[in-house]
Amino acid sequence: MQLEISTSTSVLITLTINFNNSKQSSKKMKIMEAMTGAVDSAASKLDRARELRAFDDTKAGVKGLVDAGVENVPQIFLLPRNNTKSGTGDTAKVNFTIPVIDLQGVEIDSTLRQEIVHRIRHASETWGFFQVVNHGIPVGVLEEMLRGVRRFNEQDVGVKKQFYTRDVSRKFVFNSNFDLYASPAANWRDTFFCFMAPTPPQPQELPASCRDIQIEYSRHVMTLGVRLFGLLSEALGLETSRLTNMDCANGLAFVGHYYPSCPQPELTLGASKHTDDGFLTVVLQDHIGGLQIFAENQWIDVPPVPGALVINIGDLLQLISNDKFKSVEHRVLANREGPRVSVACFFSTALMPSSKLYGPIQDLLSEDNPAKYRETTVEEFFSYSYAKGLDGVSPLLHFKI
Ligand SMILES: O=C(O)CCC(=O)C(=O)O
Ligand SMILES: [Fe+2]
Repeated sequence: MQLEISTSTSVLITLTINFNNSKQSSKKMKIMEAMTGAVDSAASKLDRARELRAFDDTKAGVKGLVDAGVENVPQIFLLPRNNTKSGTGDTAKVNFTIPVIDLQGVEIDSTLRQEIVHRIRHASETWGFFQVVNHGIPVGVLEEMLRGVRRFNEQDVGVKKQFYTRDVSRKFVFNSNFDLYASPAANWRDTFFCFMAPTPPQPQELPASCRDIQIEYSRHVMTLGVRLFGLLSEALGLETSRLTNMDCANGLAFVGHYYPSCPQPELTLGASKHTDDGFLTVVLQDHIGGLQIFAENQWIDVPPVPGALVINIGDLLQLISNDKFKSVEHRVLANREGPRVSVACFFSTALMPSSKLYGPIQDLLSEDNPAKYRETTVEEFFSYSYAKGLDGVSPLLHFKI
């Protein structure tokens, strides 16, 4: 008998199977069914690989799809069925608010500072997230930064394509989904990426559409970072300069996200659930919303607050604080109202080749609180985390004692 298995697309596979007698036929039918399934899945993997390649080759990202008028979210972006946003435990039912902390006067008034340190400690231990206002970065700079990311993404596609690459050794990397070929579902997002410290790129290495504001904004974020690491050190009961002395504020990775409007936002995500792998992240988001954290067994919104910056603890800070501070899972919903724009600045020393070992800070350890992680270099931590992609599994598990 000749069996033709037609897969969901044009791939056609022909198998020849000989049946000897009817007794064996039912057993063989079962084998055939299993083979059909296997062939189907191999063929759909092949299809997916082709679709991913075709999408990547456009170099126009998700925005290119939207500009071309897609009405249905293409297959490669579809969430696995058991992972849709309407699934169990997926919608926020109780109103939790991520703390918004006012930094006004924190360097002047020592009583106020203690109060702020207390709030930062509480937020870092429970939510791993908080927002800050009166953080010292002028609102005009924040607004221009968001406009800069928008200008880059909305410029002539021919100019933008020149920056599209998967070569992460390039100074400025623009692409859609850094883990496009590894993740189970692509995200509805285009992103550019650049290290701004310790060795910033030459201005001419950055796109003209956003270079001035990217340089200015990053300078402000570095200053804010030093202040935040001071407050976080105190929140751990350590001297103010402890975390900066460990080089936590020396490296800055700048990421500009563009989440185009999505025709079927319930079928995909802007960013899959993940934790951030650096020490600390500073996120500037626009007014659209969609950032959520996973806490209390549900997804909780981190609502846009005008003029605020979102601060979250990264994996490396969880590691050196021996789990006192939490690096919490978060994601970004796709949206219909967009485009949504955000900038995430990651404090990490990923670009500074160093044999420096990071493990739980000795002063935080005791007999009752032994080290939970082995020491690692930032390089080892990042290569493990980057290779893994946004698969929803914390890289910290790999370093647990
Ligand atoms: O776009 C956002 O609000 C957050 C992005 C994010 O989580 C990240 O870049 O790690
Ligand atoms: Fe993140």
